[in-house]
Amino acid sequence: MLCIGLDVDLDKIPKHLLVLDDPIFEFNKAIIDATQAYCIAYKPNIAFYEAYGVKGWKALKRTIDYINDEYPDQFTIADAKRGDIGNTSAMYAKAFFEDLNFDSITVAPYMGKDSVEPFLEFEDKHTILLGLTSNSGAEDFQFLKSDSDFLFEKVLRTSQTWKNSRQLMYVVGATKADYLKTVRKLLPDSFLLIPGVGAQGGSLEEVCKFGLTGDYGLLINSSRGIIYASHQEDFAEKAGQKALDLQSAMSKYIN
Ligand SMILES: O=c1ccn([C@@H]2O[C@H](COP(=O)(O)O)[C@@H](O)[C@H]2O)c(=O)[nH]1
Repeated sequence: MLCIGLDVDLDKIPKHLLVLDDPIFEFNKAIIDATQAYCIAYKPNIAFYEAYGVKGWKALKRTIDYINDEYPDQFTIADAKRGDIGNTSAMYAKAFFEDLNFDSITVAPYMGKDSVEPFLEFEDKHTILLGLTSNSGAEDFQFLKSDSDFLFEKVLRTSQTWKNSRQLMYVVGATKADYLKTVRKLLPDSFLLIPGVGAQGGSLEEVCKFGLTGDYGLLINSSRGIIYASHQEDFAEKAGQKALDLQSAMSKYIN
């Protein structure tokens, strides 16, 4: 169930990599090689690449190509949180699904059906809708009541009526594990992407207790907790160890 977040910050990676031509890619490559045996997905958060301009975008492209070429069974998630009027969303979908060849993308549901459908038109790809996010600001809007539903419940319920909704997955933060029972009532079979264990303090035990289905149905993400396990030359080895530890902890909840 482990998904590893590739959120590369040049201020946090080991200093010896900074002299290389493409330190972001070299860091990712070493992390991927050391962790791929323990995870089923990689999630680069696009902000961490956009922040470095052309250099960052090139490193993102090299990273996704590397995963697709070397480890084609790994599921890839562009954590881009896009969504706009239809023709603009269609361009986002083209960028992430066709040009970069990600398997999936995170999308914000705020602009509604026509902003999400262009992503769903790619029938061999997945759209991961922000359901209930892990941050404290989730309280501002996602828990507002609409009829008897919280707004986030309305998003889950309504999105299931959209064309090609079988391709939808949902983000539910590990810090909101209390609500996973409610989420599972609405979405008994959907895959959930769960960020927020580790650095944000979400409980793996609660996530597994309330979120697991017969097919497991969870992708549990950790970014900083794995990729910055060490800031020294042994960073990849230490990341591999952290990934193994988390995978072993998860396996205790699987029959
Ligand atoms: O609700 C959300 C949605 C996305 N994220 C993203 O997941 C990772 C979490 O990183 P950690 O270092 O493991 O905390 C990061 O890319 C977030 O932007 C989220 O945390 N919560």
